[in-house]
Amino acid sequence: MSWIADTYQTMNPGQLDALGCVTGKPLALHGIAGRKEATGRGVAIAVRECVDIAEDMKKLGLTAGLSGKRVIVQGLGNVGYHTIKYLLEFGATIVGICEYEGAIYSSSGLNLDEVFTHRKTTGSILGFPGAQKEFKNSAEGLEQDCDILVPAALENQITIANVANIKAKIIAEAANGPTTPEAAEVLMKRGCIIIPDMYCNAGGVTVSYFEWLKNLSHVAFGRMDKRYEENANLNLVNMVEKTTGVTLDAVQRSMIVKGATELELVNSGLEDTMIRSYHEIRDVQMANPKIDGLRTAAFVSSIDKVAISYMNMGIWP
Ligand SMILES: NC(=O)C1=CN([C@@H]2O[C@H](COP(=O)(O)OP(=O)(O)OC[C@H]3O[C@@H](n4cnc5c(N)ncnc54)[C@H](O)[C@@H]3O)[C@@H](O)[C@H]2O)C=CC1
Ligand SMILES: O=C(O)CCC(=O)C(=O)O
Repeated sequence: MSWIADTYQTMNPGQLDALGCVTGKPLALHGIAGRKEATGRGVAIAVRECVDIAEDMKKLGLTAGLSGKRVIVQGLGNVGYHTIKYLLEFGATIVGICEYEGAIYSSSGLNLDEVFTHRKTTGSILGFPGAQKEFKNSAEGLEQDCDILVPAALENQITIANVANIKAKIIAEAANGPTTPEAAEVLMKRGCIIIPDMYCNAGGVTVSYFEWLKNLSHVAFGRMDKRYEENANLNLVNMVEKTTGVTLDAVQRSMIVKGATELELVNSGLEDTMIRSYHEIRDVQMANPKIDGLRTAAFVSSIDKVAISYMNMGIWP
């Protein structure tokens, strides 16, 4: 992406906002902290929001919360790897991982770093010592027992040909277009929840938007206020210590005083976007019985925003 920005700048000399012409640039060349992991982090937050709603989980015969939920992820690339990383942090159990050369499964859970290292050293996910089962035909991995399936590799992975064998009750579309419309219909008739790609994998484009904002404002997030925030927090801590006679240790003090870094601000903006949007979309679905799922709800929610903005502006001429 940096050569695109460089070429654009060269062809448009003197244009102040030229760096905003493309996003996904390396951090050293006006990119943004947190972009690499943003899509996977966003997917994990989307799944967490979905499973935290007890009413929806009850309909699926599941309890609320990610803790102990069994997840299969297809694709150990950028999106798949980071989705697994954050789902594990949130308490889920990764029971299956599918790559193009095959799939592995363990009902007691797979260790991400061990799988990643095994694949890096042997060139294949197969033969991983921690797996209870393995499949040379990777597609079989999608059909194993789990609560949540995260296709994070390619389009058209859940189709009319394999949908009958899919056991997951929640499909989180990390890849673009992983479920065909016919398969989605079958899943929804079965009562499954599909977290649609246009929302589920939008963490990446959200942080790309933050990169664009950074490029237009010509200053990194946190640059102007980090020290100010730290000094203000320090004054407050000193005052509280003086008033109460309680002295904080160095770790407590630095945790309270520390101002936000660019990465923390990016992650905060990403998390807020993913959480807010999930509930916005779900609210639209709940408000209209004709809306059959979150994908249609996401379309309705977006089209409503365009319509409301047109109505507020008035149509001219
Ligand atoms: N990287 C991003 O920020 C975003 C990516 N996406 C979508 O997410 C998906 C994955 O993207 P990335 O992780 O960036 O790509 P990537 O190239 O880093 O990872 C894809 C992984 O899928 C594996 N794969 C290929 N064929 C497979 C098969 N038949 N079965 C199982 N695994 C297979 C590849 O070996 C690779 O490890 C794509 O659909 C992409 O459009 C969507 C939004 C943002
Ligand atoms: O980085 C972006 O702006 C969008 C990335 C994305 O949505 C994708 O790779 O499909």
